[in-house]
Amino acid sequence: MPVEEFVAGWISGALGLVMGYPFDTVKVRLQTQNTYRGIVDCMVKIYRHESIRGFFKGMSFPVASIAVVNSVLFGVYSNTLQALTATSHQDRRAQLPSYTHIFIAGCTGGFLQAYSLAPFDLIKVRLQNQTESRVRPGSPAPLYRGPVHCAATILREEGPRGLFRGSGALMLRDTPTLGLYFITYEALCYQYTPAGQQPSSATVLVAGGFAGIASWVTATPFDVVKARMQMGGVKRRAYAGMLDCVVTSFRQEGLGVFFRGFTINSARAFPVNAVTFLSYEHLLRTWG
Ligand SMILES: C[N+](C)(C)CCCC[C@H](N)C(=O)O
Repeated sequence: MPVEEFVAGWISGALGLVMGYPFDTVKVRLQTQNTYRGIVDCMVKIYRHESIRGFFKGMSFPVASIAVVNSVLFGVYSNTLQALTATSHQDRRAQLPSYTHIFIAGCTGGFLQAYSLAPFDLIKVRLQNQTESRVRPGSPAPLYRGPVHCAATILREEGPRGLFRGSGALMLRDTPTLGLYFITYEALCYQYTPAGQQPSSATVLVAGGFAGIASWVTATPFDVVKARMQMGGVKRRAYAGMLDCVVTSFRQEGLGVFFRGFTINSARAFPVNAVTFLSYEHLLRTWG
């Protein structure tokens, strides 16, 4: 089993993650709190109350953990495709595998990444949602002091299953949309690369960027449900299940609630995934 895909997936995931982190914090806040009027208002308030550090709350932890999850995604995708088509990463450039195979491999990667991501993503969302200012003396102490304290508190107060809150919604968010992610990426690379050659850096950047947008646009409704379920049990009552979350959110806030974070998800997706795919391809080429 080729392991370089896992390593390349990890490094490229870390680079993409840092690139998109400030967007991600704004998104999580907009999806789960009702105090902001929009993207700009949210950014201004974060900056005023929490300084630039507010945008990077809880980042060290995702860099070490969520980046590893990206390695699960890319490693499983590539190895599943290899098992299905008997071609390696390099051969696939000459002969594009069928879209069905790409989709199946992407969904498999997406499904497995969702479960490895669940506890880490939950901790990230909880930390990002702490609005207390660390720079102002005298302001109330946040509920969680950091990732380890957050994990320990959840385990104590909500049990081990608490760490997997929202994981069903996360799985529904990631499985089909990561199939779509790889289809978009491979199809665009294939389209704009002369037969038999490797795609240029510009092609990889653009194809990666659009792959990110395509998958985030389709993932947003489940992303909202997931974030709300993950926050359940903190300050508000926990939802009884995914359906309860969908119905309650819809009744109280209308259909638009499922598209919260849509603009920011799409804006974040381009640079993050352009950088992810470029570094991924580059690393594999250097090693291969
Ligand atoms: C499937 N869904 C769109 C939800 C996630 C796609 C993940 C791709 C990349 N790690 C990123 O953070 O953009």
